[in-house]
Amino acid sequence: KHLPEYVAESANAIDKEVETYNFTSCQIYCYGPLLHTVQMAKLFPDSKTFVDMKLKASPEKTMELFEAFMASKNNAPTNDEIRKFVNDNFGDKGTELEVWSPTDWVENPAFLNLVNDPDLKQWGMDLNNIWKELGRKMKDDVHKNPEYYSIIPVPNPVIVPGGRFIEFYYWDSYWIIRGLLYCEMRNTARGMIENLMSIVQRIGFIPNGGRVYYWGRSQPPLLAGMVKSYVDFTKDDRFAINALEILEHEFEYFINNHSVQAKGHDLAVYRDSSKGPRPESYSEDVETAESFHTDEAKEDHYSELKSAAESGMDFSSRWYINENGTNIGNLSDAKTRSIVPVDLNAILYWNAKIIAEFHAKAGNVDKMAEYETKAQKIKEAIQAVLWNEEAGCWLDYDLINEKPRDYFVTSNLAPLWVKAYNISDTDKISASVLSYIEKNKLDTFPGGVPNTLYHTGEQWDFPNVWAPLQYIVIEGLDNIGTPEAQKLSKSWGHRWVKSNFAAYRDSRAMFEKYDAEKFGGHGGGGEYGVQKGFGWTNGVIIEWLAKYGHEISLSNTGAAGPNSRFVSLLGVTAIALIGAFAGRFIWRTWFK
Ligand SMILES: OC[C@H]1O[C@H](O[C@H]2O[C@H](CO)[C@@H](O)[C@H](O)[C@H]2O)[C@H](O)[C@@H](O)[C@@H]1O
Repeated sequence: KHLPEYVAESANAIDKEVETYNFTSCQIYCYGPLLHTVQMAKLFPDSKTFVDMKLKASPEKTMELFEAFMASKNNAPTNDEIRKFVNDNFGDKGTELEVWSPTDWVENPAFLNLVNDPDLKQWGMDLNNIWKELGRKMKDDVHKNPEYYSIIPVPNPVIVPGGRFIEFYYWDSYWIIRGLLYCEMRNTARGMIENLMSIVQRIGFIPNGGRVYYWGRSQPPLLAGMVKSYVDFTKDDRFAINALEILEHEFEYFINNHSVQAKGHDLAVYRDSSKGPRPESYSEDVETAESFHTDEAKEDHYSELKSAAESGMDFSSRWYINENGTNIGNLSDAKTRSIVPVDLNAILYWNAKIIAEFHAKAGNVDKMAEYETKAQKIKEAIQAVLWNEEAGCWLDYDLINEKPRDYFVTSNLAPLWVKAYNISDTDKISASVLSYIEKNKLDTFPGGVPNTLYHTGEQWDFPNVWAPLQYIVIEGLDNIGTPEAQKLSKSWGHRWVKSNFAAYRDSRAMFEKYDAEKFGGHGGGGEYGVQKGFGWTNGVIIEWLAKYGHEISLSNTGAAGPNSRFVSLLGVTAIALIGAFAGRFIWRTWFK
């Protein structure tokens, strides 16, 4: 059976690098003929299932068995034969993990005292309970025999997003950790941060998620933000100082591996460094690559898709550049590596600022100045290339057509969140951004600010709304500090809490994404069904219950308790009955 060139090629090219990371199991889970054969047989409804299964023998032995199996089937096994091979050689997915109840969990964290409405308070308690369902610990065997698994061993237990996501995810962890801190689970939060730091020490950067098959891509670099959150909560400056070496390393990794030149400035793009289709969505990627006719073009397409996954926004029209230079299109128009993203550069600016702040804590003035200078350079580049005077907002920049991309995406507002602008321009920026929001009618959606305004069916497009970006936008408007921006921020914050509550009240679930068009509606689209759990959603709500809980009341909002609709129905029926009786009485008394 003909295997595409990239299967063999990627195995050779990547092996050397992976060896240094000691991900021996990559030959099974990241690339190569076994992965190709099994994933193209589409044995499971969700392609991620296979790459999360445990090996029964070592990777080398499994490859030997696979080669013998293929030879015995003339390199053309049927799907049933492939299924049997998988059953014989792999164990169930997820068996490497145990559900773990966090040891620092407390029943009534103090943030609950800040919540007035009894239904919201109960919800806060429910969310605090959900941490126990999302806790996972690796079994000892993972540490003893890591090559039998796709999971990346880490020393401490983690809180996972939930649903199909049973391992840590890099940027999700930022909002999870903040939620844990509000729930007073400092040890769990610190353990998760230390896991990520240990990964930087071992492999140089933090992959997209805790599996070897994510090894060629990262996610928005929020480790420094996590350490800062921990230190702001605990005042543990020593932790900040000890983290410095790793934070600098991660920052330099991002800059060195993602940099581009735009209008004479150094900026960063999302850019994956592996080969082949995404292992966890292998056949899906092979199928979208069918419209490309050479191995090279297919390989480029895979890179664009994995780079989009690195952005965390997989997938979205945000990454499309069609031949006319617009965002109209589909996945085959993904050109992620040619789009300078506002959020990534704002986050890198924030990284440099945090590192400078921690050096100041350590009393290291030279290093502080060095990182302040790096931050200022990124800020200048953001101002020169990404700020758009006409639009009144920051816009992603298209390197192919050398022009700004004037499409709304929530991440356009990311600089507000991390203050990546000249503070002396605050009033002007606030006014511009507010009119940008009005022009794009962003205040008209009952279920939150949609990620984009273009409906493509991809999960990071209209009408989906995601907690992390809702957080970035709403906290950004609060951070800029003008009364008008703060007013809008508060109204959107309240709306998000009430809308998430309505969804929870109706389904008893917290969702990965929501629906901008429906108050209380969950999101959909993309390549897998909407997931429940859900780490970052819960983290954002817990933080906002602490922030707004004293002033939100559910009465008269449509988000009141489970019986609100029933109560209103009862009310209408009662008024109708009273009206009917009164009518009859008047009729009898006056007209008969
Ligand atoms: O399997 C498909 C994709 O799934 C992940 O992406 C989505 O879930 C992540 C966990 O919540 C989240 O971090 C990401 O923003 C979501 O789009 C995974 O991260 C992708 O790499 C993967 O291809």
